[in-house]
Amino acid sequence: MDPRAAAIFRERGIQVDEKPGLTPEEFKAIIGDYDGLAVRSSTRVNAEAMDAAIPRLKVIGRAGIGVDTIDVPAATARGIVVMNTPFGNSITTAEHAIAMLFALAREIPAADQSTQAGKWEKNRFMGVELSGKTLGLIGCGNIGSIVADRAHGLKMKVVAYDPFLSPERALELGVDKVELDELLRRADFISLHTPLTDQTRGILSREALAKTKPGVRIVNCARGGLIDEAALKEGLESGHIAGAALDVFMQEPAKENPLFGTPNLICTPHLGASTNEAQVNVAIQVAEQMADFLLLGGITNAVNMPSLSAEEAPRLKPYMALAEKLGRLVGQVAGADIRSVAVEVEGAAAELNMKPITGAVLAGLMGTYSDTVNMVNAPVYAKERGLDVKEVRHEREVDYHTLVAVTVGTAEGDKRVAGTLFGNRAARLVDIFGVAVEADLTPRMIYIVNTDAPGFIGSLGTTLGKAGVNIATFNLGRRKAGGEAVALVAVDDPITPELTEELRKLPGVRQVVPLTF
Ligand SMILES: NC(=O)C1=CN([C@@H]2O[C@H](COP(=O)(O)OP(=O)(O)OC[C@H]3O[C@@H](n4cnc5c(N)ncnc54)[C@H](O)[C@@H]3O)[C@@H](O)[C@H]2O)C=CC1
Ligand SMILES: O=C(O)CCC(=O)C(=O)O
Repeated sequence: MDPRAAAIFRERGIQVDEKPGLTPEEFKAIIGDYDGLAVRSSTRVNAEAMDAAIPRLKVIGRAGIGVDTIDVPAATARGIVVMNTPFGNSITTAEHAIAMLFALAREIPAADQSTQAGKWEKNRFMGVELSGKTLGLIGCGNIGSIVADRAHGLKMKVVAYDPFLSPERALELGVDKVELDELLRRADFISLHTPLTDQTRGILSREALAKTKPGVRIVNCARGGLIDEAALKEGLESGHIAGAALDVFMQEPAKENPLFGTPNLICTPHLGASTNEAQVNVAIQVAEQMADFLLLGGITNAVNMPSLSAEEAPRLKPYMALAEKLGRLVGQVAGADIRSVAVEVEGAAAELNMKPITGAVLAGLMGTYSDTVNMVNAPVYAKERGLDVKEVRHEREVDYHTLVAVTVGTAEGDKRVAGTLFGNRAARLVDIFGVAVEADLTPRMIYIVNTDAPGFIGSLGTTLGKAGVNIATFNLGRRKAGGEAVALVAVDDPITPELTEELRKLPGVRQVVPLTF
């Protein structure tokens, strides 16, 4: 990685160790001491590596685009953010693809070798022009679009197969959006620019290659698994495929490959992103993004979390703390049978990016069931549990300048808690299941529902006192005089299961839940 990455981390006060070439064992032995891991494409980060890295590792930064070398679902499940740098090397990679087109069209590597061997084989190397030919792009995102632009400059006609390319964008790029079969039938040159996913793996399969135009030339500067290498070899040997230029291979590093030595094959060792400019770009970007996350909570270009700019992060931080506490409160009190969650924001909160607030509610709520939940994996846990999550932004006039409310749907009906920020900083609960209260949510609390009756507070205080539990603050609310009342008691000492049982036996008590925040 370009040394500028390390320089940026250091400038921002983050200690950096550069450890190229570690064995998996060496890696696992040390990775537990780091908050962040920055990698290029040759470092594979699998679930086992992550297990050695948690609980400390918070972020993996990929100085590049493809994250197929990182087990993203495993990172998400372990609460680790994965970030990439989606634009820093795209021009460079597109230029490599164009260089490969020229190299194929004019057989430059073979001509170079022959010339330097003193053969002067002027008649052997008869090329083809790019001008007027049809280029088929499989994948037309950032890199594919740049390739299309450059190909237009070379007077090529460009067709693209990309299910996610909108007709408007295709028009803007001047490419014909076509189905894969049509592309295979029409293209004189094919260039691949998709990520490697379950849908794209083997997209140029044996069957697909058989449908290509005789004499087609193929460029792959995306990922190795996209082409069936054995079928490509046969196509090159039979002459149906006039040439192939590969920067990427099914197995990398590709020190041996059955394709090597096949006629009209050009290979480079995954050099797509290897220019000074691209490496400086991605190194700077990955270091800035990781530092923003580790120091400020800003999230840019994460592939497993919504974005949160470094400017927004400080404003959202107190809201996320409030949201997490509300989620935790409702998770502890409402029981396990939660089927849906609605997060509502009103007043100043309604002007903010809601995703991190919802993420924090889910982290608090799901954190009731698992110690390893955080903002990254909470939405996945929620989905796995079949929770229906809804976000509501109210524009109405409200009593509080800012309000976050969480309603959970349970078998016994909806249950809602709401909180505000006091002085724009401190989280304060203002409503618990329809009872107005004013309570700070402190590390140890007890939630008690009882029938409003004289003498209850005295007996509660006496029981806690006898158990050696000091009361820090006491907050009360009730639906009506003599009706259901709620007490939120902040305490300095732990509440044991025995004490909880004793409290449940006090006259008029309906529910006791020890809470932790
Ligand atoms: N050789 C090298 O050194 C480099 C290789 N790459 C590879 O290039 C790939 C593309 O990069 P970008 O253009 O920046 O990504 P991108 O995300 O901007 O574009 C990928 C495009 O592929 C399309 N796509 C997804 N599934 C598809 C499918 N089943 N069929 C057809 N199209 C599909 C998407 O809709 C998207 O438009 C990266 O994922 C990476 O693997 C990237 C940089 C350097
Ligand atoms: O880091 C590299 O050189 C590989 C770049 C790449 O493949 C990517 O960014 O996806």
